[in-house]
Amino acid sequence: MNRSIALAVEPLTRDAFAPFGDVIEAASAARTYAINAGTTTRFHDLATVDTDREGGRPIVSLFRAQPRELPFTVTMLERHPLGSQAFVPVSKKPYLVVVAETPDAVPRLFLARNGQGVNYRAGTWHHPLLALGEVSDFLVIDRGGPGNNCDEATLAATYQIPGNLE
Ligand SMILES: NC(=O)N[C@@H](O)C(=O)O
Ligand code: NI
Repeated sequence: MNRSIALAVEPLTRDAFAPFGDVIEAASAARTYAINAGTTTRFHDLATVDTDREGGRPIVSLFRAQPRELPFTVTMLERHPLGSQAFVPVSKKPYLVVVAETPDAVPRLFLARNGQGVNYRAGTWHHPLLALGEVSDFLVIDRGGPGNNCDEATLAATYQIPGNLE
C-alpha cells in the first residue's frame, strides 16, 4: 500500500484559488458600491455562474453537510464538466476545500473561514463538500439539466488532511 501524502493547509485567497475558480467574499469584489439610497453596499460580480451548456440552467440548492472526521484521507476527486458549482456557507464555520489541476497532480488544501464561499469553474477537479465541526448548511449554485455533469476519479495516491489545521 503506497504511503499517504500529507497535505499542507493554505489560507483561501482570491489569487491562490484563481486557477480553480472564484472566492466569494467581500474582499474579492472587483467593484463595491452603495445602493438602495446608501442603505446597502453591493460587492459586485464575485463569481461567474456558468451553467448553460447542453441545455443546462442555474439552480440554487441548500446542502446540509455532516462534519468530516479529521484526519481525513482524500482518495477521490470529481469535476462538473458542464457547469460551475458555488458553495456559500450559511454559517461562519470553517470548512475545507480540496482542488487539483488534474487527478494526477498533488491536490491543494484550502481552509475557508469567516463565511468565505467558493465557485468551482466548470471542469475543476475538487473533493465533495468537506464540512468541519458541526452540521453545516451551504447555499449551492450549480447546473440543473440533462447530461452527465459529474466525472469521478480515484486517485493513484492518497492524501492526508491532518487533524490539527491551525
Ligand atoms: N453531488 C453534489 O451535488 N455535490 C458535489 O458536487 C460536491 O462538490 O459536494
Ligand atoms: Ni461538486
